[in-house]
Amino acid sequence: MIEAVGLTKRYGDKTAVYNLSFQVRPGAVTGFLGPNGSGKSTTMRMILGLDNPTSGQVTIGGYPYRKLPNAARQVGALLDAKAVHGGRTARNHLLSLAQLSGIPARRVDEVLGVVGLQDVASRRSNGFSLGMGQRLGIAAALLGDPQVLLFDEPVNGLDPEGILWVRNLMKMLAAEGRTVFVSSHLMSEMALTADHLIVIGRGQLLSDMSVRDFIAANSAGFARVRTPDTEPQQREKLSSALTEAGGHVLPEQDGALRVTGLPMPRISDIAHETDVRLWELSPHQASLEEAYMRMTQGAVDYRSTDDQKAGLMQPLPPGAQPPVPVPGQGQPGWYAPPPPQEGGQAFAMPDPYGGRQAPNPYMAPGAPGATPPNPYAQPAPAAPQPPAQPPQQAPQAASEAPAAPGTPPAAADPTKPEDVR
Ligand SMILES: Nc1ncnc2c1ncn2[C@@H]1O[C@H](COP(=O)(O)OP(=O)(O)OP(=O)(O)O)[C@@H](O)[C@H]1O
Repeated sequence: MIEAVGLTKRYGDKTAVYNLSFQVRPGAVTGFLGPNGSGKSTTMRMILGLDNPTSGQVTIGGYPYRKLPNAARQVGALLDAKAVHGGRTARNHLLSLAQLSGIPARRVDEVLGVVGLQDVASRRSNGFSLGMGQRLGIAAALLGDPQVLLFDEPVNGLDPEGILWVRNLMKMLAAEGRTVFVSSHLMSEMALTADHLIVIGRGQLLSDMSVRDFIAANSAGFARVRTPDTEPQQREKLSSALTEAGGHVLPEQDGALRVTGLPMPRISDIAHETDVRLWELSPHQASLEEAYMRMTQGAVDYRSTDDQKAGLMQPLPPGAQPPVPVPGQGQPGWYAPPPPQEGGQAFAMPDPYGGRQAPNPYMAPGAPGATPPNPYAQPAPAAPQPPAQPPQQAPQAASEAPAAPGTPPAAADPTKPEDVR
């Protein structure tokens, strides 16, 4: 298990990571999400002992990386696939890594086979494509047959077959009980690969929950309602009636209406009462991408001036009032239906909290109701902050401690080196 407690990193005036506390548990793929520059790579570098925290700490199996016995066999990582001596062949690159870590040479050909580079093993890596370089980086991460794996954007540059392969590899590694921590900007891929998500924005924790809970907590269900395209007055009539009945009605780009705040049977009844024919009345649940965009929209540092978020956020119709904004979040002039805990659910959606109020995903790990401290507004304290939000699971340092030499690995795994069994 990886555990960060009050992790903070400053580069001069720049606070890259602030008071981050989380756990990454074995047996699951944990996605690490955040906008560009939010601190994901910095966090991964601190996990791997490549950068020192300004305050706080991060451990793997209870040890800081640099104190981990035989770290190369405990932890494998892909941080920067280009960080390779380009003049070396793929095999020699892996061989040199293996020799440095006391990993048997035969393991090199095993991992070359696992990542599909066996036929180009004798080629110099400076002639590799982006995707081939990614595969070589993944091979290096697997070399020591580690229990803990970190991958920074592993599918970057991979073709669809390669993306599917990485997805299956991550799931397989997690199914073997390993800790798999993977950053990505590809939401559709994360939705298919990850079990759990840790989301950060401007270096601070925004969310730590399962993919399913994340979507449920950050997206409101809505109904798409469509009246006959040939009769625009019907649309206006229905829109007024739904608004009068307490619904939130927004036009979709294709002419349909997006309705929140009213259950589907009520929408149907209102259409019937106002004598409006419907061509469509369908329930919708936001995707992980939409939920993610909602959560991080206030924590994006780099945004195109031309960004309309077409299809994800709807511009406010003239005269319409936006919902009450979450403090510090949201873009003026843009509206997406409020998350369930704020605006109520239009339909019966999965309720991961059993009727209790969902935790506020915008809340930093602080006292209940506390506003996240903003390192951009005020200087952060020099001393590490104790994590005000206790870890959801007790540390498992003992069970996660580095394996004793000779610990037999699971059987029938092509990624296992024979010599370490
Ligand atoms: N060595 C450094 N010196 C100064 N600032 C740095 C350094 N490394 C990172 N930063 C800054 O810290 C912030 C976080 O960067 P980081 O690379 O961790 O973000 P990221 O979430 O990995 O971004 P991306 O998704 O674009 O890869 C950025 O503002 C970055 O400019």
